[in-house]
Amino acid sequence: MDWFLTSVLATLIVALVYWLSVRRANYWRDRGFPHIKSAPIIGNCWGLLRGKQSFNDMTQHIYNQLKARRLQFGGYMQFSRPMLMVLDPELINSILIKDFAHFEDRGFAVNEKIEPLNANIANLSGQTWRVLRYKLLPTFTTGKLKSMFDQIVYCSDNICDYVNSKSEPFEGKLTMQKFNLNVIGTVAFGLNVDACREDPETERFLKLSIKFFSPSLKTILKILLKMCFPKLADMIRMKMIDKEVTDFFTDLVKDTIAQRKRSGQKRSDFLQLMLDLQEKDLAGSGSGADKDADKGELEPEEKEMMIQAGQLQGSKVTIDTTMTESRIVAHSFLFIAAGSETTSNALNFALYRLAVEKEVQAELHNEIDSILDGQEFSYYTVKKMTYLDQFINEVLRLYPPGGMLARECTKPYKIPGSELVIEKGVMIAIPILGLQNDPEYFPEPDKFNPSRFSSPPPKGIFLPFGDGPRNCIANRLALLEVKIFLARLLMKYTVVLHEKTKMPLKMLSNAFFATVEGGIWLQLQKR
Ligand code: HEM
Repeated sequence: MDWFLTSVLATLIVALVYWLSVRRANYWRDRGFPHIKSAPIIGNCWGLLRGKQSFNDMTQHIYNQLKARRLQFGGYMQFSRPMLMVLDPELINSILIKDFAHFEDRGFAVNEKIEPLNANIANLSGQTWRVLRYKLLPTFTTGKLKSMFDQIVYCSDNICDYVNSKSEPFEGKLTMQKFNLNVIGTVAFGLNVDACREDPETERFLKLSIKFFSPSLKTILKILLKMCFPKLADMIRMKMIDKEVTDFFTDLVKDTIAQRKRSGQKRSDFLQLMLDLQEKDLAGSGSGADKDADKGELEPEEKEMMIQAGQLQGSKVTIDTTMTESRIVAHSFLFIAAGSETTSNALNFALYRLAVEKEVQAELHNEIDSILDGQEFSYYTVKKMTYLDQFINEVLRLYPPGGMLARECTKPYKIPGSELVIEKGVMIAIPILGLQNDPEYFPEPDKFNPSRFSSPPPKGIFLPFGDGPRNCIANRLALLEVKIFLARLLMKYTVVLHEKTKMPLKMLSNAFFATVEGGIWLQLQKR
């Protein structure tokens, strides 16, 4: 083929790709949806690609544009993937809860053959996810949480003593990552971890457990590529998790399983639950949330969990959902990685707010002192600390670890009260950060005011843990962990900000989760 023919062909291919992307960019206009104009190929991701906007900035920017037009929902493009941002709390509720059957998936296709470690509960879809979620719910019943209480207290005291024993200031995020690794390692896997130990093996464990979510534009682009062009990602056999992390966690979990099997030791933790499921699956007897739930009076949150479990039951299972060893490794990795980033982020910002909101800290000291006056520190006394609950909610309102919830439309959905139909495959974006900072729902949103949570907010506007059957499976454990840590800390100490913290706080633009440039530096003072 001569050069002339080659150039004509190349020009035609480029023109065809461009024409297809222009057509794609008009996706929302062609279907009559309100939308934000987007560019061919890159959609509305230009700021993100240039490293000028973080993922949260991008969604906030879209929220502000749609809100200014008083829209209940509006379309935009994440590269060539149509996204529908929903702003109306009632429609949000329908999508997350009432009409969940149309929006079960998170739109993050995983290929178990290419990357087994990524085939975890957060990324799985359809029936595989439903069966698994139902099987794993028993990990978080009240009985299980109570059995974890003393271990979380131990880890909290341990980290406070560690920080106090050093005379230098400490960086909040890393310290809270260490704390979280101790908690999850202990309560979920029965590992004897002490992430504060300064030996190379422990430092490697900590480094690898936080590596997946460490700030990098490369990680964000990989996530977007996987969401927007899943087939291309599979074709190039793109892996989300790097080899060192994969090998480390695979060996760690497999060794722990082998040790348990050798010793015949049974524990009441997440790993044991999965091993029991594996045993039942292999024996062909299955399992379910109802059979394994603790008996006795259910707490309100637990009741909701069981209702959700009911929603997950039903259809005949036609696929292989056996709890294989490789799946146990995948779910274990997720618990360590996802739990670490989210909880440590929440705690880091909680410490920061304690340090800058002196009156709030004093009120918390008072509440904790008066409840514990002559009383034992227990699951029940912690439950009575209602101002502490409000404080945590206010932290999660301003700094939700995830700024947006994602759902994929799995069955066409006619939007109630309109003629518009959301097509299968469209991604739904629920803007947690936008809603939680909206003055219509939270007057003076920049003001730190825990009392605004003295009564529960209406549904659909406060969503730090998501909502509905696909919400954060560990939300009760996470809240318990955060609450115990803060209560144990405040019983003995006052938190103060160190001058090393660069004020005003500036967020990194290349991080998936809100990450402060230079970190938050703090000190503890004995009360
Ligand atoms: C303050 C701490 C935490 C926050 C704010 C948080 C937040 C979230 C959010 C927003 C989601 C998505 C929910 C949705 O799409 O509706 C999620 C899902 C999830 N979280 Fe958390 N999380 C926290 C701690 C944890 C911990 C400690 C673990 C594990 C030990 C965990 C495990 C998971 C899992 C497995 C999912 C996926 C559930 C599914 O798809 O069925 N999270 N979390």
